[in-house]
Amino acid sequence: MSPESLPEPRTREGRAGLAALRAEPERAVLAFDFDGTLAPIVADPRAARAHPDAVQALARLAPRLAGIAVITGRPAADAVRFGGFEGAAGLEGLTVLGAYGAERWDAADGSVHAPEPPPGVAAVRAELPAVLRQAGAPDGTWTEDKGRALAVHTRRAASPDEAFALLRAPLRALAERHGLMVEPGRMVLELRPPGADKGAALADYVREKRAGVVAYAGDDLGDLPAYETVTTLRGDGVPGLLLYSAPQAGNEAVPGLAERADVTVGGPAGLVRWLNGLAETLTASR
Ligand SMILES: O=P(O)(O)OC[C@H]1O[C@H](O[C@H]2O[C@H](CO)[C@@H](O)[C@H](O)[C@H]2O)[C@H](O)[C@@H](O)[C@@H]1O
Repeated sequence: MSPESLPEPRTREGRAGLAALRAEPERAVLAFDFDGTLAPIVADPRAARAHPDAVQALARLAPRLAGIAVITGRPAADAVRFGGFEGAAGLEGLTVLGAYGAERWDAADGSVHAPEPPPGVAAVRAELPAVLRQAGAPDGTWTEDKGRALAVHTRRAASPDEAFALLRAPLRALAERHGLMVEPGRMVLELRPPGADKGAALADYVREKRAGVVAYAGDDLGDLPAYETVTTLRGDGVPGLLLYSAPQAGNEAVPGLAERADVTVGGPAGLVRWLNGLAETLTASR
């Protein structure tokens, strides 16, 4: 293992988190965001796929850990499909928590638990085209219907940032009229029901696995609640590690994550290197 593949965390808490993870992996939960963390950012959200070596890297670690979860804003079924997680050898214990934790898929039985969306989602779906038209949404604006949420993407507009800024207020007003919230992300404004977030999803998963160590990797604003959960757990004496998946060349960075993270990896490829580095140190210390 080269030091590059498993760098020293830059904070004291992070170093304690990594030390605990290496000392007692069987008590550890590892959780990952999907887009931007396990899967490279691409222009068309339907074309996103996990890094080609991600499943194998996770599968190397899984037998040594208390649990691995993917916690994503995607519907659970989409993340399973785009991740290539179904039937993956070594990932029979994987859990995917979709829609910020409102949905769940377990590899153990292949079941998806996805509660009915609240009625506000149907109302927003019906009104959204007119709201976008009235707001002057530029060409390239694209709506992803996620079942229990609608995500308006601006990445393919000529000026993605300007389109994002233009649409923010009208979309927030639409969401609020129907009891939804706007979840901002990387060139996306998602109108979704409140009541779920990645922080609560991670805390529940850690409790379920009775884990005594936790690591979380993310890249976007929706990951901040999970960062917060790791921070809270650390305060309660549970060692934790925060990883930040930095944007690939030419892609935007999101404020608030890099500063808080203990370890920065270079996007999904860097995360795969880190996972393989961890797997090697665990094997070496067995
Ligand atoms: O929680 P995540 O797994 O990170 O999901 C967040 C959103 O990811 C997707 O959008 C992002 O990735 C797209 C594909 O690379 C990219 O085109 C887009 O600009 C990004 O915002 C997904 O489409 C959304 O539904 C997720 O909420």
